[in-house]
Amino acid sequence: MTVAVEVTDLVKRYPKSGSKAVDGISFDVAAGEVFGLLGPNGAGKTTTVGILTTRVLPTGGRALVGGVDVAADPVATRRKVAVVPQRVNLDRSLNARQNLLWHAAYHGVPRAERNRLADELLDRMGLSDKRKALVDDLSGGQAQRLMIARALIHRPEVLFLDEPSTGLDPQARLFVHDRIDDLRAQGVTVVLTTHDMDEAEKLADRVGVVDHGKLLTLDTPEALIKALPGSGTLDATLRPNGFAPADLVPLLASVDGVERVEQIGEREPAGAEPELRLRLYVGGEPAALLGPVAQTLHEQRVPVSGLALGQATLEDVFIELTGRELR
Ligand SMILES: Nc1ncnc2c1ncn2[C@@H]1O[C@H](COP(=O)(O)OP(=O)(O)OP(=O)(O)O)[C@@H](O)[C@H]1O
Repeated sequence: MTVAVEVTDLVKRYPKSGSKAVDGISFDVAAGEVFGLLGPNGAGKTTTVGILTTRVLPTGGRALVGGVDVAADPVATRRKVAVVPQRVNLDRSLNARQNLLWHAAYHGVPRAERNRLADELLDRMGLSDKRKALVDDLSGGQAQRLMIARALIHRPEVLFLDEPSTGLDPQARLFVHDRIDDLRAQGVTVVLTTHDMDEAEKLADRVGVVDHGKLLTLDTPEALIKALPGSGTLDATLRPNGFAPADLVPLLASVDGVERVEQIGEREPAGAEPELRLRLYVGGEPAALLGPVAQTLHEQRVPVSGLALGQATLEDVFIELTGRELR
């Protein structure tokens, strides 16, 4: 395996800050891999990407991109990486195509090639008809696509995407996802940060979950889900019939084979009794628990309107590891 990114015991403490934004993170990204860094707000994802793209100086540890030490040789690193930041940082005095050309010139792409690449990338990103548009006249999704085009124009070895689809509408999000899939097919190494589980599960070959500057786990989405205690699920929709969720959760958790129970929804339809949705995480085969769960609820005269079998998701892994409290 060729290693594209190698991070060892990376630490970042911002001046005047009490805690470490990055606190001893280590991971490798293989060449051609789409690697996801998943974590809640403030977990340290942007700082990690900042270090790998030479915009933030590490306090300790080591990071190599394409074999180059990012802190020791930022100039060589910048030739190997490209970054699509969270916020639009296009040049507002230039039109879409000029943004690409300027960036290509900055990176030393020869003039003839610059023009050809700019047109090709505008086409690939669905922006041919916006080539002369000023940045302020682009929608959020168009600006995002232009930043991806700009990032690709100097043919980076590793593309860093910081929260690539935050704030995009579903069509624009899907378009960006398809382009990331294209990049994988072309063998470009992609490191993306996200707090969107679906995005991580769908796009990333492997996912590292970070929180409070530490890497909590790292594996393929499937393996992370499988390792979760209770990776099969049984969703029960019921009318509480006077029971509080705080009573029903332990009641169902006491059924043999149920590992834990979480409330996942509550509805109060107009004129009808409230409805509660509970998710049971199951170690073995969830179907085997349909009978016992229905029986337990029946004995307490709790009407059940639905029992659905399912699989845990990356979101369940994430909540299990990082908790429910807001950041
Ligand atoms: N320039 C800075 N100066 C001081 N503290 C900072 C700076 N940038 C980030 N931090 C702090 O470092 C921690 C990690 O922030 P970082 O932006 O890396 O997290 P993140 O996982 O990318 O979060 P988000 O998803 O909200 O962008 C946070 O506590 C943040 O407040």
